[in-house]
Amino acid sequence: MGRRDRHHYGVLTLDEINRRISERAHALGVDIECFQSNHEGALVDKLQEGAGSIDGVVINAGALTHYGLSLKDALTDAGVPVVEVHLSNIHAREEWRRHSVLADTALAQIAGLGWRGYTAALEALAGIIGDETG
Ligand SMILES: O=C1C[C@@](O)(C(=O)O)C[C@@H](O)[C@@H]1O
Repeated sequence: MGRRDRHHYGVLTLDEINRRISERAHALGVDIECFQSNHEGALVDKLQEGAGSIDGVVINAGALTHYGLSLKDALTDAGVPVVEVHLSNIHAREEWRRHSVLADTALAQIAGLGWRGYTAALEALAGIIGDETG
């Protein structure tokens, strides 16, 4: 982040995005952990390690969105609500980006809001988890 195509992904570094997410989590009274890896197995490990101690997942799976079936299984096995986030509007880009193998595992997908997609997802997920009205 910060070095990828600015038009699609914005100019903020990952640290800066994580800082904004952490600030919003603090304001919401939510405990979060931000985790990034370029390796699918590391993401799977992280989800498996979190079993029983996480209430929800906000995930941008990058290109794994389009083919990451191990990640999809791990998200399903996590058994918690998942919100899929994309910085860019994947539905307005190349044909191969429009299909997400994670989408039917997720509660919702947010695409095209840039870094604000993460805070929007966090806020919605925290609200849904903490509110029995759904
Ligand atoms: O790495 C990414 C980023 C992305 O998930 C997004 O945030 O818009 C969209 C994916 O197609 C791409 O491979």
